[in-house]
Amino acid sequence: MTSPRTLYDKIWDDHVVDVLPDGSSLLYIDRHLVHEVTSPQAFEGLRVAGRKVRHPEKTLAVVDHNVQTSDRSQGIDDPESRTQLEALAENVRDFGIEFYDALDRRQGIVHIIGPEQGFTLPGQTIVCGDSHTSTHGAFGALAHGIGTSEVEHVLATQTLVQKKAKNMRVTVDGTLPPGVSAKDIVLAIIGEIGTAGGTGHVIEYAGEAIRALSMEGRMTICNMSIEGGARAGMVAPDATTYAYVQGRPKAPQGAAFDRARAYWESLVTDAGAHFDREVRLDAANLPPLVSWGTSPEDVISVQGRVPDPSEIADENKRQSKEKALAYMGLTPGTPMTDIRLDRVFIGSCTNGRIEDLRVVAQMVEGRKVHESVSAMVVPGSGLVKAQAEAEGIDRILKAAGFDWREPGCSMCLGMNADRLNPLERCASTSNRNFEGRQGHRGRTHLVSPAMAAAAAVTGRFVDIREWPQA
Ligand SMILES: CC(C)[C@H](C(=O)O)[C@@H](O)C(=O)O
Repeated sequence: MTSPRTLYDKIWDDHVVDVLPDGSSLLYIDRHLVHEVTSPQAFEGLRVAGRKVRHPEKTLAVVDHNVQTSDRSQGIDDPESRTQLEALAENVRDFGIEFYDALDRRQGIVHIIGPEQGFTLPGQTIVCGDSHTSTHGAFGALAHGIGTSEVEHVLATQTLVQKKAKNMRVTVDGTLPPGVSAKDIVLAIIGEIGTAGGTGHVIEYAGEAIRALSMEGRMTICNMSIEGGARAGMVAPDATTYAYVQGRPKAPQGAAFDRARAYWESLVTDAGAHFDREVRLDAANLPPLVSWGTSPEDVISVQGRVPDPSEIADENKRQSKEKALAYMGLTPGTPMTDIRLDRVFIGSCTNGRIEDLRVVAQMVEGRKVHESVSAMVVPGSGLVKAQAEAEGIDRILKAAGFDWREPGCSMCLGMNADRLNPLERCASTSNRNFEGRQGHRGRTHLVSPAMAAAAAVTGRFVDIREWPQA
């Protein structure tokens, strides 16, 4: 009898091509997503070596980090960004890879378009030269970021050398209170385990609160696994997953779907399987969270106060948190609800999906963006944008004074024209609050879409559990 296995063990075992002398394995890769930032040298390497892409049909390319989110019918203004976009266009042409360019309506953030197209499926190994590839684990796939030399390896061979990680399970019991969302769950997890807490592990998210989430919510959680130090995060597929996948352009259809589903249903952790680390959280106790520092672990309840680093015993940690507060321009003891915002950014591979935009529209309908705030909404993909427009979400947001943009990574990171000015303070639905992440000396507070929407209207953080219904 085989010993009980985790979901991660099962997907791993199903993809091992060979075990190498040093104990690492050669894994078969089912899906390879490519964007403009981490692929140019990889394609160049293939050219130099005279190699082809082994499986162009298992590779999908899109531009996202460098695209402008204003009108792009006249091309991209910034010369550096233009060079990156043109390089990818040339590479996909030369190597015969399917590509969504800046004008394609399917274009969007790589981690949003994969699921949307049904390119991302349960049970797969999925890689991309991007740390937030962990997003795709929401489908019960083993998905993680790789470096550019690995991108070249996967392009050339459709395989990747990997060492198996340890198993970690994060169980979120109970029911989320109104106003508290998947983003708060994942911020709470990172706040609890720290940014190194998942190092060397693949996290499986389980429990009633995870099961109750939509695919969008599960993607938000898996997306930020990397911020908790884990390479990958995953949720076992279930009826919610199959309903999302069925009928998508690249998903198996008809009898092939039924056969695939029969296999997917086996992708659950067996009773008694071993986890190297277990963490438990109760969803019912979670408040809306706000980050106060320059690391995603620096989170506190919206009802809390800016923490006082002088209370930290460890000197290195104390100094680093003092530095974070100085960077953020915050004084210990300040109520989080006294913090005033200059900018609001709603979007990114963490929270740029239709469900996120629906929540924002619902919060701000009939209200106005605060006079001291400039707020932008950047749909995660052209299809998210089209769906939002079909539902009238764009009209609600524009009437409230939001800037409604074209899809891309936008102000999640300063790789395009959307940036904070020095010292500007931003409520952001993105995933990283590192120094300079959203622009030189910009100050980022990570929050959920609902919290960002309320901050846009009031100009400060508010406890959305008390938000009056329109
Ligand atoms: C550009 C890319 C290498 C980077 C990553 O891998 O994370 C980016 O997507 C980010 O979010 O910082």
